[in-house]
Amino acid sequence: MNEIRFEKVKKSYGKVEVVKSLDFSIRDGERLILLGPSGCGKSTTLRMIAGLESITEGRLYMGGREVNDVPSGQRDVAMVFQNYALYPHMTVKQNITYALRTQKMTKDEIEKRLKDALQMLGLEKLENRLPKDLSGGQRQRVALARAVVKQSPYFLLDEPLSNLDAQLRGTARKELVRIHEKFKQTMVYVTHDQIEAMTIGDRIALLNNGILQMLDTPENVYHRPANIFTATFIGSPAMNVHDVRFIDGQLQIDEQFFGIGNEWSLLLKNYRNKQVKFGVRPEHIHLSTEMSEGRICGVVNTIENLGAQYAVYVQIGSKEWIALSPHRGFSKGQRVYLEFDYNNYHFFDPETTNTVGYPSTLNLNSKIPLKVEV
Ligand SMILES: Nc1ncnc2c1ncn2[C@@H]1O[C@H](COP(=O)(O)OP(=O)(O)OP(=O)(O)O)[C@@H](O)[C@H]1O
Repeated sequence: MNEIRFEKVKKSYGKVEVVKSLDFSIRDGERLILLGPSGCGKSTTLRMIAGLESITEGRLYMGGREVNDVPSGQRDVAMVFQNYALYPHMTVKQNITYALRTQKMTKDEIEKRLKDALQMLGLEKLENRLPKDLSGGQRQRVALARAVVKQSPYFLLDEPLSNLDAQLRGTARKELVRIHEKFKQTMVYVTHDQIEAMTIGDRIALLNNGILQMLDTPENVYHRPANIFTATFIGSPAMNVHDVRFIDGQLQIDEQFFGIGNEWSLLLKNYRNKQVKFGVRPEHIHLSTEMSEGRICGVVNTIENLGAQYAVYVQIGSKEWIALSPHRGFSKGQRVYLEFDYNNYHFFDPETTNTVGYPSTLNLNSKIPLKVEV
């Protein structure tokens, strides 16, 4: 089976460790997204799988075989790069079939694979053009076709859509998923775009500073983040995370209190009379102009028009919270009342920044309210 396994893998450039002990597996046939901010080590990790970077420490297994010292050409990987890396002097057809021709594959087989790839990616009429005579989207499709014809068990992509405009990116995301569903290769996809990660990934591996922060489904990464980094990296506007105190079954925010119920109180039993980090996503704050039990009071600082909804920035004591509202309905300086959605609280330990967990009785919300451009 075409599983990829990292066993305490490290990568250093000189004294700088850019990947710090990766220890996880990518399942046979899954779409695994390597996500994280610029410089976190995503490309380096992908390039170690491709055999384009050496491994400083640890072991890397592909299909059960240790590949630390196996050269790139013998790893049976197909790779798509951000800049497409097409040969400028070769036509579309020559670019797509180049790797097959060097493998001494029969002419018939090459023709068959070429025809399938051209058709799959809508490139039939462009096969004799040079890359310079193609649009960005067409070049990107040629790069995909070149990888697809290899029919390799490992499909590695490094930000393949980042040079496309928003509309083309939406189409290309769907195309990629379709290609993967046909071939079911083990796919590793590097991006810093959370929408790509959420829409393409079976699972997301979120990296920061060369350390794996969380590896899970898009739903779990969004609704059950393992730590504050994950909670605030995913989602836009970002999750509100502020220090609160937990006192007698209530949370104290600034000088105000509200009860959080038995299930959450049980989880927070080690934080009695202490500080804890309380997180809530902007879409899980309900704003109202009337006080009632369970609400706390704040003052509107700013309102931002996000198109489909409004981001309302609310000051409570020294902290600002962001809430999403479907209608403008509020004005700067206005007193408003916030109610946090009980099913969507998050608590994190102030020292480790890890989640304190979730009550087992809560259902995981499978909805991820990201705006996806199509
Ligand atoms: N050949 C190299 N020599 C020295 N440092 C390097 C080299 N290649 C990468 N780095 C450093 O390693 C770190 C991780 O780089 P990497 O390209 O893996 O990040 P990334 O997460 O893919 O970032 P981006 O999204 O910006 O491409 C960065 O700090 C980068 O500067």
